[in-house]
Amino acid sequence: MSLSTVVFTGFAGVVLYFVSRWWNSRIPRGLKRPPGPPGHFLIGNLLDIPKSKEWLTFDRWANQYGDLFYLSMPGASMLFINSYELAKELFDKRGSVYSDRYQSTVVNDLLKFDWTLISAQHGGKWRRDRAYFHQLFNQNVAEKYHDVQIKYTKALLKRLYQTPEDYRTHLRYILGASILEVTYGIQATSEKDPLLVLSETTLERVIEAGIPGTYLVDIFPALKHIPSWFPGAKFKTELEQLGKQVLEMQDRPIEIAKNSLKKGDARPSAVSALIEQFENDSSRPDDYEDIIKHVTGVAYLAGIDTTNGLLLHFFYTILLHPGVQKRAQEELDEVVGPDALPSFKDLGKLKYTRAVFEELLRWNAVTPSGLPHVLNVDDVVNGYFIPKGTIVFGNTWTLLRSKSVYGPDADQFNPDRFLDGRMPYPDFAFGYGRRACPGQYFGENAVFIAIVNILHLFNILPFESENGPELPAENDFESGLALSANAVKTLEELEF
Ligand code: HEM
Repeated sequence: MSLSTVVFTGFAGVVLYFVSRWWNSRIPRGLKRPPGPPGHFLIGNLLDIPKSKEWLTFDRWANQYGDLFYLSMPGASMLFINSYELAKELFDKRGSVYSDRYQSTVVNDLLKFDWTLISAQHGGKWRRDRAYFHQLFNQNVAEKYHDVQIKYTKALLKRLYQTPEDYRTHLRYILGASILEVTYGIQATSEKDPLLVLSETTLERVIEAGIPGTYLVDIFPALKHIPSWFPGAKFKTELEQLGKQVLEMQDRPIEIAKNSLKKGDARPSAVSALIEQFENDSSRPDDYEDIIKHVTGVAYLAGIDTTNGLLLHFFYTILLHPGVQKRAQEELDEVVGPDALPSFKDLGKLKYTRAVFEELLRWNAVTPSGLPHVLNVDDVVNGYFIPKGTIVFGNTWTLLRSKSVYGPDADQFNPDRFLDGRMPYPDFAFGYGRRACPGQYFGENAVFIAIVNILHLFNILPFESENGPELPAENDFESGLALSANAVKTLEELEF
């Protein structure tokens, strides 16, 4: 770190000290701050959050502090909600004030990620983009995408059969390719497709850059004014380059889709549907081209890693529960029979396999700490003062393992709990209140149809080393697994 950065950081620390004293003095009389782990001088809880598996630490704090706990650090204060009822109360009933997003200096400002529905503040642009997004991906239109989802599920089965050891590559390819096709009408023919590579490499870096603490400028926003040539300001060049990649993610697929439309060889897609709708609408908004770009761009951005993550969790979970795998396969044999592949029309009859899917969402949520919301007014919760600007987390891991809701064995993976239809659907896996995932139905269909087909065709087994079967460590997606094609229905016998 250069001398100027050290001086600046020291100065910012003193400012923050006085800001935090001011903040504490503004807690109204009779109210208090929510409980939470004691912080350190100046930096608060900044160093208390582990860099990996942080949700396990959040779960421990939830057990220690109860329905709410609070963390503070320079530039941010965070509230975690650990009670099912309170999460419904705050995110649903008080949704008008609990639905903003944190405006990170790195992600929103320097990387120019502010165009996305995910990072937009609760308000005009967000509301409008979300309405268009909903029009494209709501529950009733999700059926429109069944053919594409079946096509890529079959591609997945073929690839798993040929090279099961590459299952991670295959999953990402088919989920990415199906999003590209329904969104832009683009057909990605291999996992090396430049648009798939672009999304994978860009998102990975954006997520890393967005973790508080990766870049000092997130904690001390004034650092963004340092010019790139200034000693110690290498972060500016790094972020500028990444920002270009983010823009490319927004622009490149839509250009390809528009060119195809011009040439007349475009496949039906979200882009073509929106273009047609706006062209026939004389009162269309002036910035309709931006709406098309942003609404479709966010599907490309938010739809791949989430569905991919859930399928990876499926492999890991089912590997640890061979009895569940066997029971689901028996149901599939009975409902679908040995000579066919499961289709969307079978899904309603697969009661046990559906329960496996719901239990998977609950037990191993893809975003165990959710995606934080921001409170946009001062509020009082259970007698505690929560200031405007607090970053609010639904503590998803803890909430979905709540014993008072899901029973005393909530820590266990047990699909039976969903069989009689009385347990609440684990919808917190898709987020909270007004910001809850608008791609849920598309995502559920993509993952569930893949799961039932994989279970019907393959046995998922632990990797065999010379020491015998090796089970992976928790959510360790790097370790191997083996897939053996189910003897009765080999892929060659099935029509593709
Ligand atoms: C199984 C797969 C998926 C899971 C588990 C999932 C989960 C989530 C979660 C936890 C959030 C944050 C909600 C909140 O802030 O409270 C979210 C937001 C979002 N998801 Fe998904 N998602 C999935 C699939 C998809 C797909 C396939 C798409 C697009 C086609 C999508 C589009 C979005 C968008 C646009 C948002 C931002 C909503 C907003 O901020 O208003 N998701 N998702």
